[in-house]
Amino acid sequence: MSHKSAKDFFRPLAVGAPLPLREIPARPSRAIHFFDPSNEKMAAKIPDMVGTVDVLLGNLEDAVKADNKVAAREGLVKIAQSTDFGPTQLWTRINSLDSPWVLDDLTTLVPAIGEKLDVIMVPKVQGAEDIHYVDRLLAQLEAKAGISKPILIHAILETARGVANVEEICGASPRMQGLSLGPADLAADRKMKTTRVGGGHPGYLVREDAPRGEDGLPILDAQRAIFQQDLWHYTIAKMVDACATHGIYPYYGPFGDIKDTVACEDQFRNAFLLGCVGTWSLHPVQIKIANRVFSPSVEDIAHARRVVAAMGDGTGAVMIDGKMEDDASLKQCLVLVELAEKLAEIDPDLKATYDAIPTEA
Ligand SMILES: CC(=O)SCCNC(=O)CCNC(=O)[C@H](O)C(C)(C)COP(=O)(O)OP(=O)(O)OC[C@H]1O[C@@H](n2cnc3c(N)ncnc32)[C@H](O)[C@@H]1OP(=O)(O)O
Ligand SMILES: O=CC(=O)O
Ligand SMILES: [Mg+2]
Repeated sequence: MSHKSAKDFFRPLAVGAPLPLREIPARPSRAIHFFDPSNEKMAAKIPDMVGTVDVLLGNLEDAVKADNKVAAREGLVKIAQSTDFGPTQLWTRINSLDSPWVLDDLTTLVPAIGEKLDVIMVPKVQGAEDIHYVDRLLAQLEAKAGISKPILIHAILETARGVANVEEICGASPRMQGLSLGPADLAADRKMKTTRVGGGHPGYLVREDAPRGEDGLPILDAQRAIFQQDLWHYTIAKMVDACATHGIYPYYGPFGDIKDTVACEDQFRNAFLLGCVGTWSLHPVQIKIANRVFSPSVEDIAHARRVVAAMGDGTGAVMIDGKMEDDASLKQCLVLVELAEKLAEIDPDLKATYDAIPTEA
């Protein structure tokens, strides 16, 4: 595979296109809330959701009926033009690169609302070649429309080949903002034997050892604990490593069992603990869950601040509550403290909560 030379990596791909960013801004994006701009009832709610969610995403791809693709695109243009998004980011998910709609998606959206669009989510990305295609086209469209800042690209990891190529996808362009797991399409592409949109599966489990009878054989009808396993652990961990390596951001994706808010919270928390910065929200009920889960807890911030205070210049080792803390645990604490500070800048309730944490000796 040929790579661009280092000196060319940050050059615009079209004369007149904005300079690529050298660092991807760490803007809070705990929930990327999906809406169908062709659904009038849903679309009408969007202006009032500004400020309640970190990212609003006008979805043009799966979950939008084929007959509504043009209406969704036009609906998104209308909403974007007539709404002041304030602190909330505006993203879109375009149709897949092999679809009959994607070219019109890009050539319509960039001139019409390119100044307002922060990130374009590209589905079913297979390899660096898909990112290169969108990268060049965006540069041409930005140059033609006189857009002042580069629109970033977010890829969905939802094909087996995409997972195999995750490193090259992350490093394909300075526009790469992050990756989301797409468990539904990925399951289909891998021929996993599931029928769900994200989450676990009761059949994917580990069972406690059987007690043995006097004859030494397992007692098969004995009660045994079972532990459901996480179908997505491998892919999320691989995605997190690839994103961290390339200085971009990993996200969980959709959780389709909307009514099971408890399991949704578990799935989101697993992703948060593994390193993801956010997740998708498909229904308003999931925004609160995501905002809660992807914000460090009061207990973690209280502990992290104690470690930071106790560690002085950041070297050496100290004992806190019977546990050894050193440079490495300090770095973990700083991840949480810095995230809390970033979130507090845009979330006054959270700021008040963190400010109220007492300083312990
Ligand atoms: C595998 C993937 O690609 S996942 C990504 C693609 N999928 C999506 O984007 C799905 C987006 N979400 C949805 O389409 C819907 O939320 C559904 C179909 C899951 C459920 O919709 P409903 O059955 O209408 O949900 P429900 O009745 O609970 O809705 C309650 C209210 O919230 C509104 N609402 C539902 N979802 C959303 C949303 N995503 N954004 C804004 N408002 C919404 C409804 O319009 C409804 O409004 P009303 O009270 O004025 O009637
Ligand atoms: O697009 C998301 C998925 O899970 O598929
Ligand atoms: Mg998908």
